[in-house]
Amino acid sequence: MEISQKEFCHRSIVSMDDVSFSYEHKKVIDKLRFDVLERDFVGVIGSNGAGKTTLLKMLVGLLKPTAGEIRLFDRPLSQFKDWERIGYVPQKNAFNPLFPATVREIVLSGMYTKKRVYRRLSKVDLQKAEDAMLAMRIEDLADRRIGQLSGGQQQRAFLARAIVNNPELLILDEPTVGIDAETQVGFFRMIRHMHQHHHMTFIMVSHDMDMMQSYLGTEPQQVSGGIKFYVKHTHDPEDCRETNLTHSIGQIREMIGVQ
Ligand SMILES: Nc1ncnc2c1ncn2[C@@H]1O[C@H](COP(=O)(O)OP(=O)(O)OP(=O)(O)O)[C@@H](O)[C@H]1O
Repeated sequence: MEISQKEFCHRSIVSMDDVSFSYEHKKVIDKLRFDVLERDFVGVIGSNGAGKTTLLKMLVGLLKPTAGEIRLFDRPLSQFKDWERIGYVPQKNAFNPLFPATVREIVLSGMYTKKRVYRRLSKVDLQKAEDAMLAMRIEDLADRRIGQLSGGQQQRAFLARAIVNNPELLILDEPTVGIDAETQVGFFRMIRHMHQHHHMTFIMVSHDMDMMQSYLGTEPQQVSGGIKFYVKHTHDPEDCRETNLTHSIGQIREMIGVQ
């Protein structure tokens, strides 16, 4: 059967079927049904403690649902092995300034998945890390220790790490916390560009209602417990074209705008 351009653009990236989660006896997520399709930008909004981080942790396999099923790229999560297809930036936590890794090492560590942990890094891998740092405008910080950087610079390093494999799905947990307003604007411009021109699907938790609603609209597609899902699709057939991260690094750099 011929797959139409439209269907190709709407492949299932994440599906949650009656997913529940409890910490001991405290139920945090209750029978959540939600699907993320290719090229969706899903904004996840909710009050403190609503379960947003818990949800993202389930999606990347750090927590196991108490009930229900999660599928990633149409495979049950328990059988899913292609973790390089997913980039994840967890919620920012205070970095120990003595942590010895450099920015380049942090970015390169994104190359290691369970599958490839013993593989030597190739020249191509090293170049990908340089490209990701260029895209985030942190190439000048490559040899600096991560613990010595500002919060915003650290976030960019972790974002570079998340995109180093040119993932199809980027999962971001409050990526702009601790970043100044001007850098935030550049950051949102950049992820919008990645959504529209780099064939990426996004799931992003944020408390920044203004930014989320300006891109995703004011009406949530779904409300589940204390969590609201705002979704923007890019449906134009031309958006289905494969692009790669490196081809327009200049554009991404312009998008960020500020250093
Ligand atoms: N490891 C844990 N053990 C027990 N309870 C937890 C644990 N982690 C989170 N919780 C509780 O689960 C609920 C959901 O937490 P979660 O971090 O998912 O919320 P959130 O929506 O991401 O909140 P925030 O906006 O503050 O980041 C909260 O009530 C929290 O206290």
